[in-house]
Amino acid sequence: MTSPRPAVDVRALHVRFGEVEAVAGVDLVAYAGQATALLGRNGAGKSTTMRVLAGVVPPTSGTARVAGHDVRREPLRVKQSVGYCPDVGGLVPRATPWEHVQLSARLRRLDRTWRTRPVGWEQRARDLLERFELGDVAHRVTAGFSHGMGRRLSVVLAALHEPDVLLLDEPFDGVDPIGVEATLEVVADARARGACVLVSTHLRELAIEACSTVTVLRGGAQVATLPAADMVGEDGARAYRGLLD
Ligand SMILES: Nc1ncnc2c1ncn2[C@@H]1O[C@H](COP(=O)(O)OP(=O)(O)OP(=O)(O)O)[C@@H](O)[C@H]1O
Repeated sequence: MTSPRPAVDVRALHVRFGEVEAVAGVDLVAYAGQATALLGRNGAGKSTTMRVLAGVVPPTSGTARVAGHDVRREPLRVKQSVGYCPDVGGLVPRATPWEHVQLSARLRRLDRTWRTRPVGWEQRARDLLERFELGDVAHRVTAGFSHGMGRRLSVVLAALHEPDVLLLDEPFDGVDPIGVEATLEVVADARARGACVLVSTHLRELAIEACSTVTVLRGGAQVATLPAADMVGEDGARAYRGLLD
């Protein structure tokens, strides 16, 4: 039997911005139905790695394939395959959450591709907004949103079209317990339908709750990939600290 093709396949990834080597040798393989956490301190290279996987930043060297597509040669295909919650930005201040989901649905032609599904994209969007307690503000412009509300909407937009690869960069940052719970549900649902999920965070406890595998980055380089279970409890916290120093 041949082994399944990875949904995310990163080899010797390097990303340089002028003098700064943001990513300096990351290898990452992740499969459908699996959730992987990217853990590490500020500036470790997590967001840059996620941007490469989202098709937003090209690698300086090395390769990255997402859903079978090479990020350098097929960035559009990559963008079509992923749902990406960036660490910052991505929202239009003068648009409401409902206008954001409408725009996303139009860009991805969900009215056509979701026509034969038992639940249409509008119902899914409404359900997601309710789950993230954004139903009451669905028609309010996002300019006045708190940081946590913006984070929650960004997760909704990443998950809306049920992408093959779900990339959540700091989805828990400044988010209240209801939002954390809803995000954990989104990750679990995505895994259950066979998506590959990557979650970038510096919150060890939430990483191990959401994910089965953890990759730790330090100074742009990968220092360990291990089962999330190895990071649990006080021993896990000690092991994690040891990897950060
Ligand atoms: N566009 C850019 N131009 C110059 N340097 C950059 C750029 N993007 C990232 N960097 C640098 O690359 C390094 C890695 O940044 P990155 O945002 O990937 O880290 P991170 O692990 O996501 O950090 P955090 O947890 O603070 O979000 C940092 O030193 C950062 O300053």
